[in-house]
Amino acid sequence: EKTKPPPRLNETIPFVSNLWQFMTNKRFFITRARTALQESPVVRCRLGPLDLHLVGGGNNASAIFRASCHSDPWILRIMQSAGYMPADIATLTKDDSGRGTIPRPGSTANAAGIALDQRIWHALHRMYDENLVSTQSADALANHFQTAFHQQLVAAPAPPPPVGGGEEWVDDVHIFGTLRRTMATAATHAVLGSLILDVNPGFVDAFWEYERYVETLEFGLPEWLNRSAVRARARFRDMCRRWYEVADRTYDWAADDASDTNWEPAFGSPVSRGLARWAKSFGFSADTMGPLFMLFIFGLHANAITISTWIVMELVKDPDLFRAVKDEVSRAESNTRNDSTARTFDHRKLTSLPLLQSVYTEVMRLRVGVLITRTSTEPVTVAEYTLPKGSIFQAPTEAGHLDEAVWSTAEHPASDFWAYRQVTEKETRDETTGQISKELEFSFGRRSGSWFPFGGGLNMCPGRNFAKPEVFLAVATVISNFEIEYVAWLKPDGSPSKRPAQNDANYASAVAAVPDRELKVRWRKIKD
Ligand code: HEM
Repeated sequence: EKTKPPPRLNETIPFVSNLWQFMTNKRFFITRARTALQESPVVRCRLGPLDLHLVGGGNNASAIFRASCHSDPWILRIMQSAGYMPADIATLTKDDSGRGTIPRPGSTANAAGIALDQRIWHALHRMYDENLVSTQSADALANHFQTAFHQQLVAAPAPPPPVGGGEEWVDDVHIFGTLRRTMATAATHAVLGSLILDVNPGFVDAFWEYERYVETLEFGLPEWLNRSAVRARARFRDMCRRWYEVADRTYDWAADDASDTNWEPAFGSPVSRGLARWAKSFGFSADTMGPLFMLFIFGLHANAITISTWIVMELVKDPDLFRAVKDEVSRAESNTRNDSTARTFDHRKLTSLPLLQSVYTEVMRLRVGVLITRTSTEPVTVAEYTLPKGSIFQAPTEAGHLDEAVWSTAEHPASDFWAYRQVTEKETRDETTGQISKELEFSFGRRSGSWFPFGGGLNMCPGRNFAKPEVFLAVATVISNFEIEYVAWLKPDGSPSKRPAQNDANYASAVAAVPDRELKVRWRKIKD
């Protein structure tokens, strides 16, 4: 039995400097935390008024993914700062029974025997499981996304070629900008329907305006310090609210059937109707619907599009890798082409390709940086420390994702992008011909516990099963429908940069780091 408390992250000015550093330079703070976590599996740290326990990767992080640790108090804070009405926050706060099927021991629901469908967190969790996590729903969303993305990116007419210029080449393609516009439009269409885009001209631009401020807004800086952030959020939230009101009036709720899996224009997919139904059934006010959908749309777009961009950037940087992945994805082309020139994919085959999976794992490992935060409702043992009920834990994904002991190979330290890190070469012998062929095989091996870009446990990202095919489809569509030539890396002011993109330290991103350089290419559609 250990009674000694975990060591503390030292502070130059006690009680103040860690918070200050966290707010002004989150990456640097996390690097310090990660270094301290190499020495001890748990490190105490005071962040302003909060007493936190930082937790390292591997088995230590999985200790906080158990059902007795949850992030609902943190999610409530985000909901509140996004603008949920106080009465609806109170409804959520009142239910202390958690997301699991079995109410938390000692909770009110447990004592009073409250029915499952009246437990608001559990109802949300089950709604996500049915309409977003399930294979059937992730499949439907992926298929719809592919069609819509194709229309945005490939079927859309190219600008007319310059007079006498190289026909069909589009010369000024900005990869990040293009994916932000086309993927956000397509994923919005697939998940939330077409009405939201129709009633809100400039919806996608307004989203990205808001997105860059989400992290700062969460700190609740005084509004006068943060005026443009508050304005950007209000503008996007109003768009969500305006759409919701029209959708709610248009959609035939009376004919609505909870098992309905079809897409329709007003709400789009079942998860979007499910969210609305969940909120209505707990009596949420109309004013909460704007912030509710605003946060959901943030979860939908903020990371998947950035991750897809990083993958395309890695491929363009390395022509051999580009060719290898392009070859590989051709094995996942679907038989039916939706027009004579278009390449479309079977997303299940696509997401099981070894090399592309390895690239995806690697990009997520290096580009996702999030502090997975949990509060314990029971005493929790992490490594040799047993910490009391009510402890706050933060596991920085970096502590797992950049652990040299787990990830490095003789030639490729954990800090490097190495496309082939997660594949092994397997020899197979053809029974009849006796010929030996080599094939790549994807495997996490013992590394899986140190990779948690989606978090874990009951609070794990409910979008994970759609995010993966979405990213793979976006990358495959880009690299197989266009012939792409590298032109330049661009600084934010549009001038050329001598180096490729790195994580943007000035962009307060909640999960996936944002590239600080744009990639400019020229491309033309491949016809055959
Ligand atoms: C590469 C893409 C993505 C990454 C890296 C990512 C990552 C995360 C992480 C780390 C969390 C917190 C998990 C925890 O605390 O354990 C989260 C929560 C969430 N994500 Fe994702 N996500 C991605 C894509 C998506 C997509 C496509 C959707 C929607 C379809 C989505 C919807 C959500 C929602 C709604 C939550 C909050 C759930 C709650 O109520 O607790 N995410 N995501």
